[in-house]
Parts: sequence; structure tokens; C-alpha cells
Amino acid sequence: MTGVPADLDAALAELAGRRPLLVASDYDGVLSRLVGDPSAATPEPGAEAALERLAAATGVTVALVSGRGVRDLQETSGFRGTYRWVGSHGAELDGPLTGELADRRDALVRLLQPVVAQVPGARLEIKPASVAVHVREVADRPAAAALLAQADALADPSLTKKPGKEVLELAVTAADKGAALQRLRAEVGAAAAIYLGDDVTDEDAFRALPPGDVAVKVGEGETVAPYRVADVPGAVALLDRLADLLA
Ligand SMILES: O=P(O)(O)OC[C@H]1O[C@H](O[C@H]2O[C@H](CO)[C@@H](O)[C@H](O)[C@H]2O)[C@H](O)[C@@H](O)[C@@H]1O
Repeated sequence: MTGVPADLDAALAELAGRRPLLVASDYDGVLSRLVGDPSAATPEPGAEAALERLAAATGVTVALVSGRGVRDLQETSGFRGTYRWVGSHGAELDGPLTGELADRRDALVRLLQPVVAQVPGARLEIKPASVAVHVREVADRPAAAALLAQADALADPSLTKKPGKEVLELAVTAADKGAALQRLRAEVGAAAAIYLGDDVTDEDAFRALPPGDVAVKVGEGETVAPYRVADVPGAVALLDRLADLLA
């Protein structure tokens, strides 16, 4: 099994002694490997079992904090545990969004659909409070970059731009994972928290954690997180290790 780095293991041991404890994780690129079709992003083997063990521990709250809409996250992951579900980068903290936001999002769909349709392999993902232009499966890389630049240029200033891995998302709310994590932390009265993330939008969450909390970057890339695991199996190994320490 993928090991947990020694410095991170020591931080987990310290974290395990604190309650209430918030264990929060991103989904894509952390609990699921990145794949071409977003709807095919199934969980890594062992991920759900580790989350369930953590959620069963006394004084521990598990939260899933995703750029996906909550319903999509539940359907794609198949997870059914007693977790806090945070979707749309925090815009959906507990439930679905209002119709007014959907109207603004629909206008974006009408604007971008014909543009995306011109690039073979590109996808337009329609989410509760945003649209995402995906280029992971665009073989012509200059065309992929040009599409992302075009989407960026078409976005009016009231939108929030969220670049990510092979994607540019245009959101009709200013929600970010950092504000969502702070709210969650306060709601559970957490004495400590850990957050795992792999993408640009997770940096907001890392920055929101106070000293003593544990921020873990999954995979390569620049980050403000002080800890790192190499990949998705490494993230699952971390969660398993924390569950062992809490047992
Ligand atoms: O916050 P997350 O749970 O990590 O969600 C971030 C975005 O994940 C999805 O896109 C990413 O994963 C796809 C499936 O592996 C991949 O095809 C794509 O290139 C990645 O950007 C999801 O589709 C987005 O809605 C999420 O915002």
C-alpha cells in the first residue's frame, strides 16, 4: 500500500487526539482518479470504506467539498454515508440552489454551447451554479488552449472564473471552498480540521485553515499546503491511516 510520509504521519497522530475533528476532502483527483468523462469518475477502491470508518469515529465529521453539484457528486461517487455535502465550490452547502441562479447559468449555456461544439473532444458541463468548459479529451492542444481563452474572453465581469485541471469554469456565484470550509468548521465547532485537495480551487481551502490544522495537496503542482501525498492511492492511504489512529 502507498505509504504516508513521516512528517504527515506525525501530523495525523497529533490531529487524532483532537475533537471535534473535521475531516474534509475534495472528490475529483483525490478520492477518484481523473478521467476523460466527468460522469465516469468512480471512487478509488477503498475510498468509501475509509470515509465510513472516519465518519463512525466519535466526535468526527466527514465533509465532501466539491466543485461538482451535490446531486452529481452523490450520483457519480455512489457514496451514501452520513457526511456533510458541499457542492458547487461551496455555493451548495446544504441543498440545491435557487431558480434565479439557474436562469443566469442557462444564459451562459446558450452563449458557450455553440463555441464548445466547434472543438472536437470538448465538453460543456452544466452545473447548478456554473458551466465548465472541459478540454481533457481535445487532441488538438492548441485548439484546447484557444477554446479556454475564448471562453475566458466571453465571460462577463460578474462571473467568477475558476480555472482547474483541463477545465475553465464560469460561475454565477462567488462561492469558494475556503469560505465553505470556514463555515463548516464553525458549525461543527471543530478543534481541528484536515483538508485534502488536488486542484487550483482547493488552494482557497488550504489558505482558510488556521495553524494546527492539516492541509494536504494530492499530486504535483504548486501549493500553499505544507503536506503532500503523491496521488489518489496516497490520499486513500492517508484516510485509512487516520481512521486507524482514531480507532
Ligand atoms: O472539486 P472537485 O471534487 O475536485 O471537482 C472539480 C471538478 O472535477 C471534475 O472535473 C475534473 O475531473 C474530471 C473527471 O475526472 C476530469 O475529466 C476533468 O478534466 C477535471 O477538471 C468535474 O467535472 C467538475 O465539475 C469539477 O468542478
